Amino acid sequence: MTGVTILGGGAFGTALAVALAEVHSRVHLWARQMPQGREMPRLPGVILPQNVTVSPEIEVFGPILAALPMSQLEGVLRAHPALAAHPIVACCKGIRPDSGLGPAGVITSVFPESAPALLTGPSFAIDIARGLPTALTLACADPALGAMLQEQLSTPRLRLYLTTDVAGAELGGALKNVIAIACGIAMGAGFGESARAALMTRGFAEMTRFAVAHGALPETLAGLSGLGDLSLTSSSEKSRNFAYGLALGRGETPDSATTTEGIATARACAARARSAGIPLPVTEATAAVLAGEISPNQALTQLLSRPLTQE
Ligand SMILES: NC(=O)C1=CN([C@@H]2O[C@H](COP(=O)(O)OP(=O)(O)OC[C@H]3O[C@@H](n4cnc5c(N)ncnc54)[C@H](O)[C@@H]3O)[C@@H](O)[C@H]2O)C=CC1
Ligand SMILES: O=C(CO)COP(=O)(O)O
Repeated sequence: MTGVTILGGGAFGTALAVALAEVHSRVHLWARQMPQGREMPRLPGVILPQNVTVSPEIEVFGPILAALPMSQLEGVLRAHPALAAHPIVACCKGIRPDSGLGPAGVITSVFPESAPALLTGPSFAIDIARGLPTALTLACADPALGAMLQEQLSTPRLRLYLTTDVAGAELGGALKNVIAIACGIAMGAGFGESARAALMTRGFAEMTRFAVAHGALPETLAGLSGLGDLSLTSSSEKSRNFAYGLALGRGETPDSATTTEGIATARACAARARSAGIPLPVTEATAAVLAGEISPNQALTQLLSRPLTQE
């Protein structure tokens, strides 16, 4: 009898529960909102298998997957100190504006003795829940724990690649959301697909520059958790970050009720890069548009009027 516990009954927690129910006898989904019938409100149309239990009380079976918004991770861990005794895999993407910490860093800051892991990469919740083939990165600094989690969390259609580069996986997953917002803005403002390709490519250069300056390996950024997720998120309206930018670019009011992790991350990264002297022009322009300081057209002018340089 094997099991996993998932914290967060949103779209991603629900999708992971459905996928992992295929390979575990028991999956416990800790959620604030209960299912209607066997459907969770954030992922309608997806039926929870019978071996998934949903409850507002945390019950621990095997590793814990934290599929919560980045802003909520620290508070939930602090409220449940008993979780410190179990392996915790963060499934969120972002950087905290106050501390600059990513999800694994948040886990370590709350539970200093833990060896946190991170599950990240290109995957829309609905694709995973439908059983479509997906490949993700599992990052853990402890190779033995990482290998165990890789075995426990892989399924026949959810293929996990292992790395010990936690910083690279954290920053790739966080920064791609900012570039996805930038791409959405560009498409919404009518700048065209060539402009989007330029933003993705120069954005990827920024992601790599920032991450390497924070101890990441460039090859991690070129993998699923960086380039892979950037490709998915910057080119699909299924992405909330891309959709948010698209609305902004069109001059519409974006849906602020969605979990759009790139907003806080843009602010956090732009501020940190500025104080560290790391040039991140796309990220800075995106943060300024998100803050309402400049329009998409002003951001474009700002980017195009930078001195000509080497690629
Ligand atoms: N939806 C997707 O396709 C993917 C999402 N992710 C990441 O997963 C994380 C969660 O995103 P989603 O599940 O999509 O968001 P969501 O907006 O669908 O759901 C968030 C869930 O967290 C719950 N929640 C919020 N605060 C809470 C608290 N204090 N205590 C308990 N539960 C709380 C909400 O009730 C909601 O069910 C994000 O960091 C996101 O970037 C990663 C890959 C794919
Ligand atoms: O991270 C995701 C896909 O890998 C989901 O993207 P959004 O959070 O923009 O919807």
